[in-house]
Amino acid sequence: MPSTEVKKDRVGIDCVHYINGEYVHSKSGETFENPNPATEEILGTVAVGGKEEVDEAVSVARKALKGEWADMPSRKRSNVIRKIGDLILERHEELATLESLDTGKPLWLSKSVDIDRAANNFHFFADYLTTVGTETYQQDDKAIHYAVRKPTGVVGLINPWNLPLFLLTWKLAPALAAGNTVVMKPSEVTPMTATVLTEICKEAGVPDGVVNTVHGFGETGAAISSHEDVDGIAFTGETVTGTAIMKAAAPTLKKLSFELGGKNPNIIFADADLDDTIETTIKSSFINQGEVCLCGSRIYVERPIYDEFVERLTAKTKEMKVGDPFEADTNVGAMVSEEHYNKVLSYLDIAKEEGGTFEIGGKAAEGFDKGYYIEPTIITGLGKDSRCVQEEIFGPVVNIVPFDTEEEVLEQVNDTHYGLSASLWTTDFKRAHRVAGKIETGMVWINTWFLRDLRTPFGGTKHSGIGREGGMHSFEFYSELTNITIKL
Ligand SMILES: NC(=O)c1ccc[n+]([C@@H]2O[C@H](COP(=O)([O-])OP(=O)(O)OC[C@H]3O[C@@H](n4cnc5c(N)ncnc54)[C@H](O)[C@@H]3O)[C@@H](O)[C@H]2O)c1
Ligand SMILES: O=C/C=C/C=C(\O)C(=O)O
Repeated sequence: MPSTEVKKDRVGIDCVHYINGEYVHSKSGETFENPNPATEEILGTVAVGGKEEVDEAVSVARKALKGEWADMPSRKRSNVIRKIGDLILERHEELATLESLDTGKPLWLSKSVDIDRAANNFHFFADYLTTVGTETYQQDDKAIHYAVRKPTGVVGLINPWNLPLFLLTWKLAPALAAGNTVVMKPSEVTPMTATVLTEICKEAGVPDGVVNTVHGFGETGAAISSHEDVDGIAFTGETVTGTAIMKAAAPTLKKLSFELGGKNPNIIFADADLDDTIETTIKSSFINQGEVCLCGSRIYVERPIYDEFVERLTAKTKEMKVGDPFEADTNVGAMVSEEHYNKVLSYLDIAKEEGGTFEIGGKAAEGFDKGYYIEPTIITGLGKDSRCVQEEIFGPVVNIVPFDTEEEVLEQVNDTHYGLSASLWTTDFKRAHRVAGKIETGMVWINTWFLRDLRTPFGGTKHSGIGREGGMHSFEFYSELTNITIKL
């Protein structure tokens, strides 16, 4: 059993697998070290799960689909799920600390976004499950047709590092609500909060075998994706990983839910409320070090306000503090890993080569002996085919472009393989509605960004995803319908 007590000196935890209600090491004994990206200190070790651990986890998850979990009345299952949310709130400080140690994100952000939302994911689906219904049709005097809902089965949940507990629980809560059993694979970069979560699940009354975690790298995820006894994979991560998972899952025809990368546009018309726009654009550009799939990294500004917008956004960016995630006034923490830090810096070199101008930033932040800090960066002057405009950087880097007409901006906005989200700014609601309908993304926010209601369809089009999460949409993925017809 790992110690999940977070020490005052901010030491992390060792992460081992959780299978059939027990914390277990890998049979191979293989582990790797988990570094704190803000200090480069080692937070603990992480077990590497192989085929043996995945097989064991899938086998116990399959068995747990029957018996206590299947027989649990929905009201009781709802109470267990609600209790997980309650216990997350009880351990709020500890979980937020672990999340910031693992990711490098500011502690205030872990508290106000990641951990609050993780609890809310369980509270929301605890309520949702008690109201969800199915279809019934009466066909004249011939027949009655009705559908009954069953769990999808054993579901693999494969997760990224940017919002570790938030995104893992966004899958786990509906999976449990619909009666599934799961094998989770947290990101190897951020394994700590997932390790604590299973302890919480046990305390809340989730029967052994229902929730299992196997740690490891991509190979561990691949072993889950290709496993013949796994019925579905819910994956959030890079588009190219989604392609690999789809291939691995094809021979066993699994159900797939994909939340993938983005290259999201912000479109700002000259009539927008500029104070409001700038304030939100700072968030959509740099919150969580720009490591949010929804961050707006391509900013299109109508020409009459272009100069003023660039000047004001740059001035606001200058006020941002890059620093220790545990200092209350830090706006931008450390990038999540050395590898990702180098990737983002390589795009800043590409921007230079492609003739871009850095209005601010453009390099590693100064004054840090250790850790992976990058200055919030605003680029102008890049062409539409620039790699920095077309490829997902996933860092505190945005590109601003002027536009003259609606048609022109829509052409540029849609000129991408990605299709996750967009943020559109105008006080003309006819235009807002018209333009929003022509943007090729799964979500459009008008005069706001990342404003969430957990009932709404969340997800991307094109290379940004397959399927939607949220309310009924999550339930559709995590359940199978059997239609029953009674001849009258
Ligand atoms: N659309 C969304 O809702 C959303 C949300 C958050 C992040 N993202 C995307 O996630 C990416 C950042 O996260 P990341 O770098 O952790 O993504 P990633 O694809 O590198 O890794 C995600 C997970 O997949 C696992 N994995 C890697 N190779 C695998 C394979 N071959 N088979 C099975 N599993 C494998 C990893 O170990 C990890 O657990 C960005 O592209 C971002 O846009 C999307
Ligand atoms: O980084 C990606 C953010 C994803 C957010 C959600 O999945 C959500 O708000 O439900």
